[in-house]
Amino acid sequence: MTFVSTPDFRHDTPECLGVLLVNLGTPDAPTVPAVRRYLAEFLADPRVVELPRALWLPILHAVILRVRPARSAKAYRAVWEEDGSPLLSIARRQAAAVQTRLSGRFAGPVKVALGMRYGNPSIPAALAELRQANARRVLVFPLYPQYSGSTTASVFDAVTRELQRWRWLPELRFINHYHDEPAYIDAVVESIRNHWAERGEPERLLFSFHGIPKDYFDNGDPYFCHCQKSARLITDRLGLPSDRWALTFQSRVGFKEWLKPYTDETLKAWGAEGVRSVQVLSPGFSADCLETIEEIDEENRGYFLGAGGETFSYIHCLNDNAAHIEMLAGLVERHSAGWPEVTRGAADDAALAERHSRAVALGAAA
Ligand SMILES: C=CC1=C(C)c2cc3[nH]c(cc4nc(cc5[nH]c(cc1n2)c(C)c5CCC(=O)O)C(CCC(=O)O)=C4C)c(C)c3C=C
Ligand SMILES: [Fe+2]
Ligand SMILES: [Fe+2]
Repeated sequence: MTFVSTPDFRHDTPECLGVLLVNLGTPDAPTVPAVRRYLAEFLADPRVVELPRALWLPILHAVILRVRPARSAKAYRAVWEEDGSPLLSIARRQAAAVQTRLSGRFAGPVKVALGMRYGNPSIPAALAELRQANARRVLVFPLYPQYSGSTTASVFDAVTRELQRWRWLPELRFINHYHDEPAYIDAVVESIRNHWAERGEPERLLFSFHGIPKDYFDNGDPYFCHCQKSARLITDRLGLPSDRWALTFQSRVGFKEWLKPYTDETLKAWGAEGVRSVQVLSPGFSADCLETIEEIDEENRGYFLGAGGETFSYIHCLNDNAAHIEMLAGLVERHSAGWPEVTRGAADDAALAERHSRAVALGAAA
């Protein structure tokens, strides 16, 4: 085993706070080979598909990766933009905005890096960027408001797997979830109110979260409960009675039972029942992506209107809107509180300056 060498401690370079923002990831291109590469990495993750490897990997390679990439690539082509996959371009804008927002809020320098759990930029590449910046303290921030083993825990696996190769580890903290964070609830409420100011209130508001297999929930994954709590806090703030909103789960894959009720079935039933107007939001995604732009705003819009509904609108994810960025920056600040040389304050600043001048003097004497 050779360990990744870490730069020597540079006493004249301040230690930096590293912030690693992580989202799911997306293919490098909307082509069948690129989508196959991405799905091969994604669907081989034991956190995502909890089947015995000896059973699942042959099925994945012999069946799924021969069939699904063509279908998924077609969907990706429908959402692809000039600067690539929406998930990645939004994540890059979020990372740049959080970096700007954080500058000057800490005693020392801060470096924000973006890593994708699957595909590029990879988590090892993002950690290498933080290492180059002399980040001796790293806050890992998965951009999933609701915790799930299949997403949040998988980020932890990838980060710690990479760090197993490092000689000199940084100090590490990990944000677990923010589904009930007041600033997150406020940001979503504000985005709904802004949408209502333009389009008016719908007859029904639908919260559509990405699903997970039901047995993950039966075995203790808190995701279902986190989704319910986020939606309850948001609708309480809106003062929306329970007959005007619902929570459903989308994006199921395979033949297992997933969390219910399903988004597609609910929208078809509402259309058929005579519900005329619906607005849908997906506050479990921090950025718009294939699952919102194509699956909600295209496919599910079609189900509702096809079943008899009259108006459908989709309320965008928080993306890089100002309230979202401020919320993310605020969470970084809170979760790095108490870290020596990181938290801002006159006493910290003075202590830091003193430590640096002593370190430089010691270096010069040696
Ligand atoms: C097969 C199991 C899957 C589980 C479990 C799962 C959980 C899960 N996923 C997200 C967020 C996203 N998923 C996205 C795409 C996507 N998800 C799966 C499968 C599972 N997800 C697949 C196969 C795909 C790829 C697209 C397809 O082939 O249909 C995305 C979008 C990525 C993009 O490029 O835009 C996101 C985001 C969450 C939050 C979650 C559990 C809570
Ligand atoms: Fe997914
Ligand atoms: Fe989907």
